[in-house]
Amino acid sequence: MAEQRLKTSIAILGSGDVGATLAYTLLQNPICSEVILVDPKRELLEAQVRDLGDATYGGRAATKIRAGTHQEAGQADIVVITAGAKQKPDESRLSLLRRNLQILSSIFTSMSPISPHAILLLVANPVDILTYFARKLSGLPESQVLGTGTSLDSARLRGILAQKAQVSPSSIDAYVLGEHGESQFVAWSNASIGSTPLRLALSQHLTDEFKTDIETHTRGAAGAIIAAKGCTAYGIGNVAASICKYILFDSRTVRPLSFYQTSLGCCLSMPAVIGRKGILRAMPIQLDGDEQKLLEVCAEGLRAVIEGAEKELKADDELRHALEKHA
Ligand SMILES: NC(=O)C1=CN([C@@H]2O[C@H](COP(=O)(O)OP(=O)(O)OC[C@H]3O[C@@H](n4cnc5c(N)ncnc54)[C@H](O)[C@@H]3O)[C@@H](O)[C@H]2O)C=CC1
Ligand SMILES: CC(=O)C(=O)O
Repeated sequence: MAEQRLKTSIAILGSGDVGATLAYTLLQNPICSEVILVDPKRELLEAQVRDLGDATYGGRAATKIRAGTHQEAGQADIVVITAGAKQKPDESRLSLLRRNLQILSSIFTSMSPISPHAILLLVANPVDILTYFARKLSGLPESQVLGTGTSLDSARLRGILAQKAQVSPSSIDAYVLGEHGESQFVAWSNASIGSTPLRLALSQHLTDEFKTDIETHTRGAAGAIIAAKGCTAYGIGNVAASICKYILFDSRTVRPLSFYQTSLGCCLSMPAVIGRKGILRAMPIQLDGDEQKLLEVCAEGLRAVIEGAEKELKADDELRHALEKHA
């Protein structure tokens, strides 16, 4: 493991709120030898690297931080893409698509040729749609391209349920699945505390009203934080750093992550086993009838967005060529 740490690098594209917070989290909990930050805003990038560097002089300094180019990022073990516009208060994640797809395409052009071993972790929104297009733009095997998806929503869900049940969040096994966005849903039928099904562990609470309240809270959590402070960063920084650790340590942890669902024709979050080669396999989950319908509605919505984007892309020569390169 020590050998592995000496040789590993994580590139973070975008040194804004999310990229810098992820970098800080990786410096505080070292899992790789080097973090490379990349951003076309040179002044911001250099300031972030200096500021983050100041956090490494306390003695541990197991991970170094430096500014880098897109070309260098393309050779890293993990490439985390936080580059892109963020939502304004009351804006949906999907409204970012056009701008962030352009940025995504330019990133792959600048990184080319990307290492065939790189694992791509998409964070920028709308994360499920960008994960779908990153598969096409990168030319990497499907298993090596994943998005943080509903990992953050699931962490938020665990937090609320833990408070209700008065147990540690780590004892809660409950997933938000589907889109990291409006059509997400909670897989209540599979939720448990320890090995006790949630319907037994929280028997007095688990009414339809209680579930709806929690779903509304989970779905709206980002909007409320963005309205007050302009971004969300700590939660996603922690989630993305954990995913990087599962990859580099080949930990084979099960998490809800966004990856290509062959039967649904889009990327969305379902439970997956994650390790050194990315998504090692999907972990089957038995949804109840209502949840299955919600999954299908969610996939239908995402497919419609993809189809709309693909039509627009046909009118955009640069993007069309980028996508056709690996078709
Ligand atoms: N998936 C999730 O759960 C979450 C996703 N996000 C998303 O992450 C993205 C970033 O959010 P923030 O960091 O708050 O935004 P930000 O605006 O603070 O930072 C974005 C950075 O990307 C940079 N950038 C633009 N083009 C680039 C390129 N070609 N290469 C490298 N960097 C480039 C910009 O210069 C900027 O510094 C947004 O799309 C936001 O919606 C944010 C929180 C949670
Ligand atoms: C911004 C965002 O996607 C989130 O915090 O969930």
